[in-house]
Amino acid sequence: MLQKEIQLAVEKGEMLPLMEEFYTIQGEGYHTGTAAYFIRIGGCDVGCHWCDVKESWNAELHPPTQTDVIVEHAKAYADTVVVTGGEPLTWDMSVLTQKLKEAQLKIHIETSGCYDVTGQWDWFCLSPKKNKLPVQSAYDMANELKVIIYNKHDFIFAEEQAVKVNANAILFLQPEWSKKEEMTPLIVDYVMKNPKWRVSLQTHKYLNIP
Ligand SMILES: C[S@@+](CC[C@H](N)C(=O)[O-])C[C@H]1O[C@@H](n2cnc3c(N)ncnc32)[C@H](O)[C@@H]1O
Ligand SMILES: Nc1nc2[nH]cc(C(=O)O)c2c(=O)[nH]1
Ligand code: SF4
Ligand SMILES: [Mg+2]
Repeated sequence: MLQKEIQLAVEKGEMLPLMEEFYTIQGEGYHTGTAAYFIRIGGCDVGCHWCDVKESWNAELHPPTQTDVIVEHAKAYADTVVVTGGEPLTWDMSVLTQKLKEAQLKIHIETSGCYDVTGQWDWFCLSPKKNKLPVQSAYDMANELKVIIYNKHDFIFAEEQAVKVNANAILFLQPEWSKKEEMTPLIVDYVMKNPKWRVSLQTHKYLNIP
């Protein structure tokens, strides 16, 4: 394809900059412990200083890939797909999720929610970031709210976000990985005092799996 055609296909969401895809166990949040095929889409300009996939940020490093190809791979593995990134909502997710749906896959997303929501989602995990807050539709749609705790102020941020999210969203506090020794005990204490919250750990990192 010509460069211009590729650019157009990416704009329409027919192609997406694919960083990696892997079959693993969902490590975080509500679906922890369940098998899923992860699709990691490149491109993110949110800039979290503790982000654990900074290699994803520059979309130009990740080859534009036909959504048909992504779906073919996914359906060979699991009945659930997790679309993550990077920030997947940088791109139009309509075509990808339509095709995943036609393949009868359950479709989950991991997102900061800072851009308009495109696509159809069976499970919407919203992980809001201070430097680029979610759009209203992301708060309305969230099935789970997963706030990363890097320091004590993040508990205040978590409560501010819990007020904005819809009433059915399940609330999680997850320690930032490099601060986990310090923050996990504070989270445990906080959840016992404020039981509307649950603990989420990055269990895949303890298990040494992707
Ligand atoms: C890498 S992000 C990609 C999806 C999307 N950009 C987002 O932030 O939700 C996937 C998940 O990992 C979390 N995360 C990223 N870096 C982390 C870290 N160092 N410690 C704990 N969680 C982290 C994010 O908050 C998000 O819930
Ligand atoms: N096993 C595993 N579970 C995850 N849950 C969310 C992840 C992500 O990076 O979005 C992730 C990941 O990278 N690996
Ligand atoms: S929004 Fe997600 S991918 Fe982007 S920098 Fe933050 S944690 Fe990383
Ligand atoms: Mg991860």
